[in-house]
Amino acid sequence: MRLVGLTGGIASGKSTVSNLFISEGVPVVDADVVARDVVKKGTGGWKKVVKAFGNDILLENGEIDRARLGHIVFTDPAKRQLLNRLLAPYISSGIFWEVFKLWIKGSKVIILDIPLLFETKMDQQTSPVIVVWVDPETQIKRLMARDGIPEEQAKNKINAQMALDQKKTKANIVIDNSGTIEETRLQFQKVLNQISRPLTWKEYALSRDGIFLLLTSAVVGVLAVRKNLP
Ligand SMILES: CC(C)(COP(=O)(O)OP(=O)(O)OC[C@H]1O[C@@H](n2cnc3c(N)ncnc32)[C@H](O)[C@@H]1O)[C@@H](O)C(=O)NCCC(=O)NCCS
Ligand SMILES: Nc1ncnc2c1ncn2[C@@H]1O[C@H](COP(=O)(O)OP(=O)(O)OP(=O)(O)O)[C@@H](O)[C@H]1O
Repeated sequence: MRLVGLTGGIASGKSTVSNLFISEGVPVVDADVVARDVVKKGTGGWKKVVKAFGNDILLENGEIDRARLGHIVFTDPAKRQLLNRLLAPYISSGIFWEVFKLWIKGSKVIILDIPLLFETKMDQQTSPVIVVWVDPETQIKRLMARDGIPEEQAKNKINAQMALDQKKTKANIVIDNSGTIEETRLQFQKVLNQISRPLTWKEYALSRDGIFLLLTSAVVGVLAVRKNLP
């Protein structure tokens, strides 16, 4: 099994690239979706967050007011670290289960779309790592337009993550998403070919079929030895 890391900066275009993978039939585990699920009303993550941040961050229906919590954590690094610390175990086990479900289905190449891939050191479990890069002016413009927020708020969100240029230096593959979607799609096609190359022996051994083959060979080997025993 090949676990491909996909990361970048906020609004650099990870979801745009993820959607291209999905449209080609390559499964994607989206850490933002997992992070939303683990704080749904009544879950363990929800309880931890409410205990730490108080009832003020709740909407009338009891769900977390994401805009409000976002405003708190994107302006206060200590509160952000606290939220990250509280949710990290839930998010990593959520990602693990999503990967496990795909492994059971027999998926051989899985994309892990994780905004904080390097910050959480999850890049150590993925290879190759793709960074979706965008130039700083375009990033801030797209973020302000998408979230409908002023420049200062957009800057706070960008500064809450490792610098995108630093992420670029850690990448195995860089997709420059500063241009048009069509330009990104062209780069994507090359990346798709790269990540679809045949699995290495190690990757194959970790896939469902590889494990099945190893187990079958072991059983056949043991039976053959027992049959030949006097
Ligand atoms: C702060 C929250 C409530 C804001 O919710 P909101 O719906 O407005 O944003 P959303 O979840 O869609 O995230 C948008 C983007 O913000 C960035 N981001 C989210 N959390 C963080 C964080 N803790 N630190 C830095 N950047 C972050 C990511 O690039 C993400 O793609 C939410 O992002 C959250 O609960 N974050 C903590 C969980 C986390 O670490 N998520 C990232 C998954 S690795
Ligand atoms: N090449 C492009 N040209 C024009 N707009 C783009 C391009 N790529 C992405 N966008 C737009 O920029 C915004 C951010 O893109 P996207 O949501 O894919 O980023 P992201 O990295 O997934 O963001 P987040 O970190 O918040 O999850 C979206 O509104 C998207 O439609």
